[in-house]
Amino acid sequence: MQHTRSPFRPIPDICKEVQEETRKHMNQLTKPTGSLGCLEELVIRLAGITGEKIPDVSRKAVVVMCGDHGVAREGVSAYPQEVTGLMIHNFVRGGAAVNVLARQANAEVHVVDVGSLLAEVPEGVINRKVRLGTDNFAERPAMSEEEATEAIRAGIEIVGQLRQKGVQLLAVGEMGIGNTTAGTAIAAALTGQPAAALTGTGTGIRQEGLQRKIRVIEQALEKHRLSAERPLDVLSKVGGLEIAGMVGCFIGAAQERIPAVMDGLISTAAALIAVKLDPKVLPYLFASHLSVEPGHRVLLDALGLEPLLHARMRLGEASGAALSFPIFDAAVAIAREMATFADLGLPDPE
Ligand SMILES: Cc1cc2ncn([C@H]3O[C@H](COP(=O)(O)O)[C@@H](O)[C@H]3O)c2cc1C
Ligand SMILES: O=C(O)c1cccnc1
Repeated sequence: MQHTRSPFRPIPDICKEVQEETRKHMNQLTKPTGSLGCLEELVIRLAGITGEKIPDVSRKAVVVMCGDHGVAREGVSAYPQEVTGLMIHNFVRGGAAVNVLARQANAEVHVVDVGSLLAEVPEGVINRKVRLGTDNFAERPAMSEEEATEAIRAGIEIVGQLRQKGVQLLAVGEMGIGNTTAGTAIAAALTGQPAAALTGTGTGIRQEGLQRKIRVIEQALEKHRLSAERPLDVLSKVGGLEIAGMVGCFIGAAQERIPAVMDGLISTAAALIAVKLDPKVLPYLFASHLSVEPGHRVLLDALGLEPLLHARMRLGEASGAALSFPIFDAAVAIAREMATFADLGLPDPE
């Protein structure tokens, strides 16, 4: 098997000793061993990442990567392309679903324009525009490998800056009309599953549109001769600038030892590319929810991760990831606040 050597900074190993300490601690708490299920797994994994027996993930941030897609011209979305730019304005005004969910979770929202069609990037948006939208991948590669790499670097740098500001938990999501087509094409290329089994209705296209979307993906896979062994090629041929930006966020989070929470189909497609580029990203990833998009389950299976929530959501923006944040707080509070068997005068179960 060919191993891709990451051109990016090395990613540290997780701290197995601390992880073991936390596992032991969880077994000493006044409950049957393992009975808090995902909460126990969460806090144990967070301990390994942060190197703290009782991890602190109170400072939370959401990054929304934004970009436009040439493939939207194939009629694969239920909404017009202008919605990407309108939603960028909405994000900085605080009126989108992700803003509401982030406020609930006491998380800050950072909006990044990596490649929207907006001629002027609104105030409050981080401007890392690589170019004005991708090309239509039904006709030619969405972008060059250099452009994809530039967008990846933007994601890495932004997460580095967030680390400097003290961010301890990161949700990574996106906005870009047409990007379920790109995300599904990536899923098909990386997992080898047929497009027809992975493609969903995205923003809500009807039957005819769905058939067209499947055809666009099938033809692109053939045209661009994609291979799971060449993740950067897949990303540049059928991906998107905001998807590349998210790849950078996942790599950056691992470099900085920040737990990174994936959202739905598109965010998880980016995470799988990041893992293909550098397998050491994987231990830093968390699956928040299971999207309605059929490709999402296949991507999560490829990563070997189980989602925390089954909420029938299909929005993107990091909305599902933000919704999962309170579960992280709950997991840490359990580890920090529960009494031990020793507190009750009983021996440990082990
Ligand atoms: C108002 C609105 C807000 C959104 N927020 C996220 N998306 C989501 O829908 C898009 C992907 O679906 P498709 O591939 O069908 O275009 C992305 O922009 C995604 O984040 C939205 C879509 C709309 C219309
Ligand atoms: O699963 C997702 O992330 C998703 C689904 C539909 C539309 N936008 C995003």
